[in-house]
Amino acid sequence: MNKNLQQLFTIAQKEERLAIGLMSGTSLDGLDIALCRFSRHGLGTKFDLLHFITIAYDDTFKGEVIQLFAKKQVDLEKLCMINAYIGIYHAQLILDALQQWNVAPADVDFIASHGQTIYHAPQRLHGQANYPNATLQIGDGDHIAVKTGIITISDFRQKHIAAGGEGAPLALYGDVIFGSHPTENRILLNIGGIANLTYLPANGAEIICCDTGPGNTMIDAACRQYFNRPYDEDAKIALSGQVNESLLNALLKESFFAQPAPKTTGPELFSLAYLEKARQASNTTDLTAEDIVATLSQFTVQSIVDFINTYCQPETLTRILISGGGAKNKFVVDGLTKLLPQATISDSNYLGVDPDAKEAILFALLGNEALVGEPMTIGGNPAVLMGKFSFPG
Ligand SMILES: Nc1ncnc2c1ncn2[C@@H]1O[C@H](COP(=O)(O)OP(=O)(O)OP(=O)(O)O)[C@@H](O)[C@H]1O
Ligand SMILES: CC(=O)N[C@H]1[C@@H]2OC[C@@H](O2)[C@@H](O)[C@@H]1O[C@H](C)C(=O)O
Repeated sequence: MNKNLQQLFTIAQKEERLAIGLMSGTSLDGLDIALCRFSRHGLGTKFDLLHFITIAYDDTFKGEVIQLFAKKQVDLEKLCMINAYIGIYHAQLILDALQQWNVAPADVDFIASHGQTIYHAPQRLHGQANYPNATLQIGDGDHIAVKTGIITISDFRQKHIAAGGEGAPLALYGDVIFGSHPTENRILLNIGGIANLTYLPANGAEIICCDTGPGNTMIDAACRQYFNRPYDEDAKIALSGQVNESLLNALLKESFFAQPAPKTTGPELFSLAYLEKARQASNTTDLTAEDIVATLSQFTVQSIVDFINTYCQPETLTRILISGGGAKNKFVVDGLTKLLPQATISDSNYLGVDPDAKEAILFALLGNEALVGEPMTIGGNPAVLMGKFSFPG
């Protein structure tokens, strides 16, 4: 028998598995690395987060990826090289983290790697009837496996698409495990580059997992453009500006918001070009940069609230648990609290899940499912195990 398959078989039969989950999100801020211990699977999953670190990307790397990220036309040679490069780079960051934590690579059973989303093209965005939903995550798993010596599971989103989904949000499968409650109607809200949420009703109503629109992506882009800063730290800029209602209304006039859930989107749509179009349409080209950042922050709040009011039986909502970098944006969190007074809003620490680590834990969990799980049927969502296996030798 192929020795790799023998090793997989052994790992799948273990009582406990040590896993590394990796997430590199649309904000391009760095690589999230979570070391977790898992036992069991599905709704019975038990996990402990043993270590977590975000290793910030250096500016040169970020600059290279930004040249390709969410762009319709790119240098194909660069894309080809960066696919391999990210695999090698992520592998090195994993080895550095393991050394820091004093954990031997040989003790880790598997790595579950999201990769770097470079382009997200559901049919609703590309609009070409003869092409399917599509998405591209790069940072090849074979490079990670060979360089670390650890079995690597990667490229989770393709199977979701093959089974009828849009390749996202995959948070659904983790959120049902982390957050379901017998009497509380909950929402697990992740505010990363794009915001997504999972609605977990206690009363047997349909579970919904969906992107709601921009999270931080447009706020970050405006901060880079007008303030030469990567993001609006502690919402200082937004809090010093005024929301412009005309621009806000123009930003909210996008067909994505009226389309039925579940749906996904990305910075391919919610970009500075999108902002520019809305400014032209609303005659707000003379706004101050602070007012623009305030309005974009309110855009994030309003699009999340509109979604909740449409799909999540808002009057019965008990609790909203936020994760992702947007949980640190005071303007956004205060805005949600004001517009959704019926729900208690806090972060995912309430569930024992570090809000910064949640997506990296999710991929570790999806890796655990790929090894020992069974497809989970949740409403009409694809019921499949996801991920491709790469072996060190
Ligand atoms: N102190 C802070 N104040 C305001 N915003 C913050 C703060 N810290 C982080 N953020 C925001 O969080 C972003 C990073 O969030 P996160 O790491 O969740 O994104 P991501 O994982 O790349 O996104 P996605 O979930 O879309 O893939 C930053 O770009 C910034 O906009
Ligand atoms: C294609 C892609 O990378 N989508 C990300 C992005 O970031 C947030 C939102 O858009 C979400 O749909 C998804 O990631 C999370 C981890 C998910 O699939 O649940």
